[in-house]
Amino acid sequence: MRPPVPAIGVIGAGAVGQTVSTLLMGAGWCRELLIASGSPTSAEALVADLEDMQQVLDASVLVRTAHPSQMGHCAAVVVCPRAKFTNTATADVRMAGRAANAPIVARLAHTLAGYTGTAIVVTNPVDVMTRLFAEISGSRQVYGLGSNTDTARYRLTLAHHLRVPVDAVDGQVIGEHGDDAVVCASSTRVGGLPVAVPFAEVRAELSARPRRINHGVGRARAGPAGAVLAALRAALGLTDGVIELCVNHDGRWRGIPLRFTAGQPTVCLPALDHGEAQRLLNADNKLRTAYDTLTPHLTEQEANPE
Ligand SMILES: NC(=O)c1ccc[n+]([C@@H]2O[C@H](COP(=O)([O-])OP(=O)(O)OC[C@H]3O[C@@H](n4cnc5c(N)ncnc54)[C@H](O)[C@@H]3O)[C@@H](O)[C@H]2O)c1
Repeated sequence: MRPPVPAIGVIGAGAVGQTVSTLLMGAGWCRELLIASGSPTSAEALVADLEDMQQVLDASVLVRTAHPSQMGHCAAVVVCPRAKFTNTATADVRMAGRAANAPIVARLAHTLAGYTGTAIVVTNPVDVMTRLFAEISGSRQVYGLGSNTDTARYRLTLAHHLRVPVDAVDGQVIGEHGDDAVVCASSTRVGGLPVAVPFAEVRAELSARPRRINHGVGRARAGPAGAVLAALRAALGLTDGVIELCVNHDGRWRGIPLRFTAGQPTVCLPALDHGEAQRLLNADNKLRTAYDTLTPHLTEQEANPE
């Protein structure tokens, strides 16, 4: 059977880009994979590695390097570059990449101005970078990835704490993919029943888990790449379901649950209690300030859509 998706572009051939590309090669539902990176050497090396995989598996996916300007025809692009910088932050770790990553994301958004496919932004701080990419490119289907992984980590933590199977846990984390993420405890259900959420344990694990992964294997890759594939499948209409992604929701860019039906998203925000609503407002304000103060990190050309 002919793969349903013609082409997908992956921009950034690091830990996330490599894992996303490997998963896409294995999944076999796109015909062509286009790879761009910060250096021709890394893009070419990833393509060579993927070609080996393609031959060994007799996979049908073709892979080649391409400049982002050659990705306009792709059904989707995955935006996962990272600038070279040393992150010394001990709190708000993702936000620390703002100044370094913003010019790269802004330049890519200019390159892909008017893009009509689906863009999945991964680069941190993801909620800010998603908005930056969307506003400069003018692209209408831009989704940021983060709350979905937070939600997965929340469910795993709760299941472990309560000694229940993770399938029994239904609950979400929304807002910022960062220190001000909002745990939707009041709507969380375990086996269909409300539950006392151990906030301190959940918050500690949401912050410690990525650090442990980074410490042990260099960078988080499998979880985020899996989330990229889930987002692509939903946004490209290959599967229906709910996934937490960063979008422009009433003028605020934040992670929220979206129900995808045949590729069309509908917001399905859980009911929030007063404290959760306040925390979401705080996260919105923090993200807005982070966005509004990006300008000093961008040249005039990078900042302004043409
Ligand atoms: N949102 C999430 O849930 C999530 C999860 C994991 C990682 N991330 C973020 O994703 C980004 C990538 O992470 P990583 O671990 O793959 O980083 P990495 O350092 O392993 O790789 C970064 C890649 O970006 C490339 N690059 C640099 N400048 C580029 C440019 N101008 N154009 C194209 N490519 C360029 C580099 O050559 C490198 O291949 C980081 O910002 C990271 O914090 C987000």
